[in-house]
Amino acid sequence: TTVSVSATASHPVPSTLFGQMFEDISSGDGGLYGELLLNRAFQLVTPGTAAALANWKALNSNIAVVAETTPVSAALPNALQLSVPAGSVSNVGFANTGNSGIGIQADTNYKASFYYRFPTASKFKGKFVVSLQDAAGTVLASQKVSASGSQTSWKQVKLSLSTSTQPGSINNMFAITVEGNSAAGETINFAMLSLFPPTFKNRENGMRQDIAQALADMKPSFFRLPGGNNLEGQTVATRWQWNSTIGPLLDRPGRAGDWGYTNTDGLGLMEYLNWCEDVGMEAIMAVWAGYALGGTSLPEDQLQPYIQQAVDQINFVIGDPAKSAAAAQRAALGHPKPFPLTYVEVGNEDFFAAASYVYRWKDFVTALQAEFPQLHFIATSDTFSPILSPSPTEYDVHVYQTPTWFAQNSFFYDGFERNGTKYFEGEYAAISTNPNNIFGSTSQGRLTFPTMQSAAGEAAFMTGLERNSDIVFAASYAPLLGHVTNNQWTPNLLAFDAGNVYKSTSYYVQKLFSVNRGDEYLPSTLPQVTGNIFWSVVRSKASSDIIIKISNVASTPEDLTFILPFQHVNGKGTLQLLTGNATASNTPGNPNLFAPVTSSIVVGKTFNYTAPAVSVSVLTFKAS
Ligand SMILES: [NH3+][C@H]1C[C@H](O)[C@@H](O)[C@@H]1CO
Repeated sequence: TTVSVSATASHPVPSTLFGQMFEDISSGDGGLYGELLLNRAFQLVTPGTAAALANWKALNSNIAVVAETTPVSAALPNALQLSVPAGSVSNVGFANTGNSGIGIQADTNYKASFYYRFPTASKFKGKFVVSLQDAAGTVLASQKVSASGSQTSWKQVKLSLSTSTQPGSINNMFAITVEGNSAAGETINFAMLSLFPPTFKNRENGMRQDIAQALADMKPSFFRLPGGNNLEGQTVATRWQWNSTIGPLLDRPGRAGDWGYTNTDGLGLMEYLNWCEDVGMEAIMAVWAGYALGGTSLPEDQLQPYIQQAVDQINFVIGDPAKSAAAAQRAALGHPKPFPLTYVEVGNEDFFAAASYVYRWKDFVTALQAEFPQLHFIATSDTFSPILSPSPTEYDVHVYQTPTWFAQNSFFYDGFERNGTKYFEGEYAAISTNPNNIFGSTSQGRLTFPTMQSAAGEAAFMTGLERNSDIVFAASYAPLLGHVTNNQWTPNLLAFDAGNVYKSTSYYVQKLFSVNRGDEYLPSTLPQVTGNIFWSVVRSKASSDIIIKISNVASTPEDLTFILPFQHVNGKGTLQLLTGNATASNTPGNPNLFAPVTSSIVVGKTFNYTAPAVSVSVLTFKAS
């Protein structure tokens, strides 16, 4: 195959082209959000039930979740009640086992905090032992703190737990105990317990460092939040509400997320925005738009309060503290300056409720555009169907398909009319090898982890996104992140457990495209639409780098001859190559089976390159 490259760019590659889509789908609590305890505040649980004690276990004691008579806060009505049996002599108490474990590193300071009170005054004088323990009960770190039975009002304890050794596994736990003899017969209530590791950029209430770093390494330009399904709520009442996710953790009630578990909302709007700032990306923020996943569309005459809530949400991000109460809250939380914001997505996948979207879109966007004329509003129904007014300037397009579909649809946008409308390929991933049952189970072809084949298919599709980046302004794989086993969806770009993050073939492809994105597109000989070899050529003007991305989805190598138009071509190029067994994956058992290999290659005004079977290649060299 011969590829002739033009020296004249057809269009700039938008700086927003590559980014990340995020929602809490076994990815926020217990994942990216730094809190290491699960069910830390007994939010939305039913007191007295075993389920209320999820992630907690008694240590030689009786524990139960109770509805507090004097709750630690209005938002957190429940507490864990420790009853020390009479005659106790050993250490008694309780422990939290995290998200199938707690990853503990050596020589690290963990911040523990909790509230306690004695519901009935007693003469107890003793000490709580707060500790990190491994699976065998070996103490990894511990601190003692004095406690008195006269403490009948809530008192917060904050302390640092410093480790010295690395435990042998992630099966560690956070424990609070009292010496049995001194506490026999005592009843003590605990609330809002928390354990944080050091966080990304040391942000208070911030992100877990290893996952955060893996995400930051992709150099994403945007972060779509807070969903996805998890924006919507199964009911109107359980939708995501920005104002319930900001301020002191004691004031955040949490909500029934859309993926079957309670969201603490400790990862709230301010944490999201600080995270975007720390990584250098801009939020693509969604506002709830009147449809709940259980099927409710609000009638048009009931939209106003929700439109106002969206106005306030946007003002929290970009408003003037002197003019908007919501913006004043942002300032009070330490960020008087507005955050950058260009795009607001109106709802999520409203093709599920297209009929009502016609008026929901109209009423939300008419009001929001009046308030924020500088913003772009992204529609989430099918493109131009139904016809919406005002006519959307951007649409969010989602596709989950097979690796073959992606390889055969890299020209998906080539045929789109250039009428000013821009597209956000907001969710895409090859998730199954079964074209007749894309969303089925693993036994029906669903992928647990991305494979080399799925990543190569996505890469082929992404060469098309680059070629069409005159109308595709942003693209993100979804879902971004998921626990290896406690998850609601596979595959995910990154998988993690309590102590590790696992980078997939697709993660490396997303990173290769994002880190080597260039800023203008150089037209070249078009690949065959239904061929097996796909490429895109971009230039980084500042560095004079030419970057050629190639995906070969065939099980045989493909010879390419590149004919370049440049006067000067620096013969020493760099190759970053990701290749291997088509149906294999990086897995927790074999996390580094795949990784890009960097080597030098010889290029020239005309040069040959053989793309290995099932491979993604990035060739970089200087030319002018
Ligand atoms: N069904 C997908 C579409 C929705 O927007 C996401 O929440 C889901 C997982 O990425």
